[in-house]
Amino acid sequence: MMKTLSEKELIQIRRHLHTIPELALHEHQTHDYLMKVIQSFDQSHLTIKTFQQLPTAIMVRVGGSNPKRTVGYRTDIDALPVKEQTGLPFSSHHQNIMHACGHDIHMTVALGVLNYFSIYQPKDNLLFFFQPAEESEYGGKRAYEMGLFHDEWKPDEFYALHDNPNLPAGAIGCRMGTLFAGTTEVNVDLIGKSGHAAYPQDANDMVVAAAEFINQAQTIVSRSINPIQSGVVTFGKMEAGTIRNVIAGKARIEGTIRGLDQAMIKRIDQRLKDIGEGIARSFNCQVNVGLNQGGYLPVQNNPKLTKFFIHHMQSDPAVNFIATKPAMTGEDFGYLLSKFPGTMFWLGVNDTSPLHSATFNPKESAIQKGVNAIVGFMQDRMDH
Ligand SMILES: CC(=O)N[C@@H](CCC[C@H](N)C(=O)O)C(=O)O
Repeated sequence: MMKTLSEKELIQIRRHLHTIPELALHEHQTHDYLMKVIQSFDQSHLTIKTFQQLPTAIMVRVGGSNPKRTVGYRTDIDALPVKEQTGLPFSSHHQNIMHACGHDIHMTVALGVLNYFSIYQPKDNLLFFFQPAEESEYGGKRAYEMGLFHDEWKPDEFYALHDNPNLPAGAIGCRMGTLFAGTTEVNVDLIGKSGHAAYPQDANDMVVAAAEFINQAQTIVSRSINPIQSGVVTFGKMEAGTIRNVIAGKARIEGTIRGLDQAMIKRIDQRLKDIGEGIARSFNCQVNVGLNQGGYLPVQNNPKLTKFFIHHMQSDPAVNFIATKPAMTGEDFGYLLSKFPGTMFWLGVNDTSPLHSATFNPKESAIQKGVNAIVGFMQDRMDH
């Protein structure tokens, strides 16, 4: 019988994945490395599937010994356009791309769980989904709409984790109900007229119009939503102009809005459209407000399965379970949970740098603890 991957081997895998981060839908090197690792496992009960229409995705089915159901487990595999500044010896080899959201940890934990069940055959069938494009391009929704989950490739229930630097390494966090917000990606294009910096009367300056749009959008959360509820409006990217002495005739702002339910998201979406119309009128320019929710629905945990999950984690003496509050992070697992019942949860990785930062450096001791907690949960689930 093969031996399960040791903690040291898991850490080596994570470090290699950390060196090869790739952006949404371009995770080719990651895909090839994952395939290599998965193919090194005992294949007796495994079936591996790849997809022409979503080429970086991988699904692995573990055939159960006496299956009553198919238990799904998803990991995301993409990274972010962030220039790493951790100074780690295994820093990103890809310029300006980094696993700044910990998907390298997510993938390693999934591999650890898959590796365990490749050796110790589960009772139920298991379905592991290595999903491209979580940070953008909504890979979960794409996979669903492409019909990837069908027949024996359809999970009866679905689980996934996200790492959390604010929780102790290896702790499991979860809650009943909404875990994460829904999000809408916002792209605002402002089109005016460029001209000489010295003759503003002959131009229509989109830097000023964009600044006004951003300022007005900041009043949405403070003035347009119930203070008891929560909403976020963040613009993370802005582009305008070419040189200091040419008035910019175009500007583009990219951002994200978040709310814990769909009504809040719709409300903020509508206010952004209204503000865009107002800016267009007052600056006599064109303002196109593009809003795309993609698959980033609020992450709603299934009541029955989440109750079981939390009860299990609380009862396992090896698990440090922490009840958490809803978070404004988004996740396209929200879309998959709108199609299949399941639970999303946090894995603590204890870091002072937040998610999406260039210095994010999750504690690797979380990996083995995460694997153990999930294996324990799945075994318990398969006994019920
Ligand atoms: C866990 C996490 O950080 N997820 C991302 C998801 C991005 C959603 C979408 N692309 C958007 O920008 O709205 C997050 O930023 O929360």
